[in-house]
Amino acid sequence: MNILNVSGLVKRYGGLTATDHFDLSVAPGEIHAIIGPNGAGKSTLIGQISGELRPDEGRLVFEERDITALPIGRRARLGLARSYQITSVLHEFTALENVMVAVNAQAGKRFGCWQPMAAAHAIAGPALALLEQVGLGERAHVPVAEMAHGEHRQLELAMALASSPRLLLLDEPMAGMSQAESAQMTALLRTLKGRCAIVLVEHDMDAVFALADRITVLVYGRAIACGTPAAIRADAAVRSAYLGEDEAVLDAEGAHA
Ligand SMILES: Nc1ncnc2c1ncn2[C@@H]1O[C@H](COP(=O)(O)OP(=O)(O)OP(=O)(O)O)[C@@H](O)[C@H]1O
Repeated sequence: MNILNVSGLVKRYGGLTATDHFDLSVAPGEIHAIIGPNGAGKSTLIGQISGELRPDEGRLVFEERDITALPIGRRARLGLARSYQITSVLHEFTALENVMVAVNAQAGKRFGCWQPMAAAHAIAGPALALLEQVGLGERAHVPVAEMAHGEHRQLELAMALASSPRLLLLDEPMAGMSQAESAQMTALLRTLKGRCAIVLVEHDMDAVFALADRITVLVYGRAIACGTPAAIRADAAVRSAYLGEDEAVLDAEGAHA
């Protein structure tokens, strides 16, 4: 059974079809990367899976439940989470405090405002464990404003993991990272492999080819290929789609992994 099935998805912006009869299946625990040239419709697609955007046509089924009409919060509660953007993080607060807010959002039903101390104790432990998991255990008490860009992305991941998602949507987690930070994030995402399924939109081909079980290639809103990294790298239609942009990305070092 797939954890996610997307069928016949269409999203139009006026005369532009940004998602064009798109199908996707994601197996439990799979890392499924979505790649494609600039403007191919990757963010539009992630937005529709997370619930930020409503499709014009098509159907989204998560764990056999039709979620097409469900708002973002309901999807998140079902176990489908999108990584937070650091812009929604409280910069003057520490990493730990931010993750505590995310953990508290999950524990909201269990801890009422009439027992704030009990709630704080109960959420600090899980929040610290999440920070340790993403490699920020030593940085727990550092204000977010003082952290490096790569650490912000690690923090976003810890906050997304607070809901124990079974499907995590990551939109360009390596964006703006140095090569070293990107390699660190790749190693971190590898530790999540099998624990939850991941739909990964990413331009960093080293990361994509090192992590993905399957890759779907999007061009003008349509999936032109879907397969293992080796199959995608050898696919003639994929190579020609990247011609003129940066075909060399398909031959990146990590693409041989
Ligand atoms: N709100 C919008 N209104 C109109 N057109 C839009 C809107 N959002 C995106 N588009 C257009 O839809 C197409 C797909 O955009 P999208 O951002 O989803 O692509 P992308 O693959 O994520 O691009 P990139 O790799 O550059 O981030 C583009 O042509 C874009 O200009």
